[in-house]
Amino acid sequence: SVVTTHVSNPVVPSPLRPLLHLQGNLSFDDAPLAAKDFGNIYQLLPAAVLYPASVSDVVSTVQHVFQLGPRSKLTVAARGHGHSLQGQAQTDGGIVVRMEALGGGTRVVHQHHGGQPYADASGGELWINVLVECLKHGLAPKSWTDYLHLTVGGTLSNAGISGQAFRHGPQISNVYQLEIVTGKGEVMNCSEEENSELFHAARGGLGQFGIITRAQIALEPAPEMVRWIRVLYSDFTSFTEDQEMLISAKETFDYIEGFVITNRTGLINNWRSSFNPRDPVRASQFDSDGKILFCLEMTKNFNQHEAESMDQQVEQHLSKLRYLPSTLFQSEVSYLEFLDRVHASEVKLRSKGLWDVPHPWLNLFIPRARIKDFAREVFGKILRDSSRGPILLYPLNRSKWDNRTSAVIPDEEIFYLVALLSSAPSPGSLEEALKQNRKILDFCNKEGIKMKQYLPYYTTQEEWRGHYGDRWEMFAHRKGIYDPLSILAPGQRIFHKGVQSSSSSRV
Ligand SMILES: Cc1cc2nc3c(=O)[nH]c(=O)nc-3n(C[C@H](O)[C@H](O)[C@H](O)COP(=O)(O)OP(=O)(O)OC[C@H]3O[C@@H](n4cnc5c(N)ncnc54)[C@H](O)[C@@H]3O)c2cc1C
Ligand SMILES: Cc1ccn(-c2ncnc3[nH]cnc23)c1
Repeated sequence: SVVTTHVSNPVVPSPLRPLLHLQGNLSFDDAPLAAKDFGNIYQLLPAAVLYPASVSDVVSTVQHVFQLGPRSKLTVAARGHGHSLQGQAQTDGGIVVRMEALGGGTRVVHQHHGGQPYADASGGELWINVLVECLKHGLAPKSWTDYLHLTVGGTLSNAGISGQAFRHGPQISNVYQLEIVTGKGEVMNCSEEENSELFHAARGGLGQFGIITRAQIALEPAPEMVRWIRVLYSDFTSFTEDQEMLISAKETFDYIEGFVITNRTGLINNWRSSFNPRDPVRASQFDSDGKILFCLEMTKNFNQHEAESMDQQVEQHLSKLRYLPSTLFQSEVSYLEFLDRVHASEVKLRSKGLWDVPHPWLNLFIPRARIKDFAREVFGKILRDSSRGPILLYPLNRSKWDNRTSAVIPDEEIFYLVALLSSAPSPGSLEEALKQNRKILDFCNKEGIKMKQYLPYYTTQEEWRGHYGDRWEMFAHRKGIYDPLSILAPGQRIFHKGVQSSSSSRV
């Protein structure tokens, strides 16, 4: 539930006075709560926090700011679950809209016009709640993120990727329709067929074109169980070639991800603790001669009555892989338990006071042709022996992405997500991690590795133009149509008032 505190100080900035009469609450005391995010690096204090009771509250707020005109300094930041890393859901002196207060929940609809089922969910709904509601109907979304305590609007504003994306594409490739409040305060339904320009702009649009208030999410039959498999490699080429074979095969696993283990301390303990004691197969002690290790993680979905055929398929798929023989680890869990797996890590880390710490994350899309050069330098040198947190490394199929959306990916048929999910709990560790991130980015630029940042963080418009490349004109043109005063999502710092911009009249 969202607890709001009423205005303790009767002095309300005059431009905000008209917003005191909305159905929902406009809080001034809660501003510090909205000046935080998962990154714990930036704290931008808003003037107020809106807990919208309805879409019309969101409309009234944006319309009001839009009508104040270009000389107003007010901006509006939609906040999902606030799990951005560098203040992307924050606003300095503006209004934060707490989308989780919107309500409206999730409703499963069994007959989309194509005969497919979908979930009609609030933009402020957490994916875990979408999943729980859909499972009641034996259904589930097709494409996920590794962690489900994120909102529908937040992940659709980025892309939403995990180990299912090789087959289904990112979450933004698995929505039929969006309801959006644009930067002019208009409510628009958009899809492939209706207001399609906004539909494409908003997906992966970093919140620049409108506030997603509802989404229709494609569903598929949900499996009861998952066979959860992990194997280790000491050879990077075998690791990546096997991953690429698996994401290209007709018959393959249902989830494919990879991890890099740069620091083997405690590996066996962590390794064993991540799988329950019922495992039929346990990795014996193995000697990886101190090399960096690579973990391939796969799953096979199945229903109880399919256990035998699933087992044969898994055996068949595994027989093609060149992992270290003694490192095969398997377990069986419910679909819900698998999908909510990172929440288990969250509970452990919270118990140790290691969750609410700075997170200097760096997420990169690396073209397949350069992944070896990248790995040699980054894992062999820059990050050697460091243990900052999970490092994901897995391939994606460009063909599953829709180039009409605002999402930015490398121009290569197969590209890798490399996610450095660092925590910096101790003083000095944040600076060290940021320095390493800088070194990695400088290495890519110096070596001409045409990487793209995922969950991008830039602070100048020149860098943003570089990020969008030849798609910048389209991006800026769309901004001019749907948010001409650059009111929305200032925390992304693309058209932020502090940045000179040729496309927005606010600066
Ligand atoms: C522990 C953890 C694990 C993660 N794992 C993955 C993963 O596996 N795959 C992946 O793809 N990402 C992952 N992420 C990144 C995550 O997708 C982004 O940080 C996402 O933005 C977080 O969602 P949120 O609801 O917290 O959004 P917020 O951080 O609140 O907002 C993100 C951006 O979207 C805007 N926004 C928020 N809601 C709306 C809306 N309704 N309409 C329009 N704009 C909106 C905000 O203004 C902001 O610019 C992970 C993050 C964390 C912290
Ligand atoms: C902060 C944190 C703790 C665990 N994680 C993760 N672990 C594994 N896969 C992930 N994917 C995204 N976050 C992940 C992230």
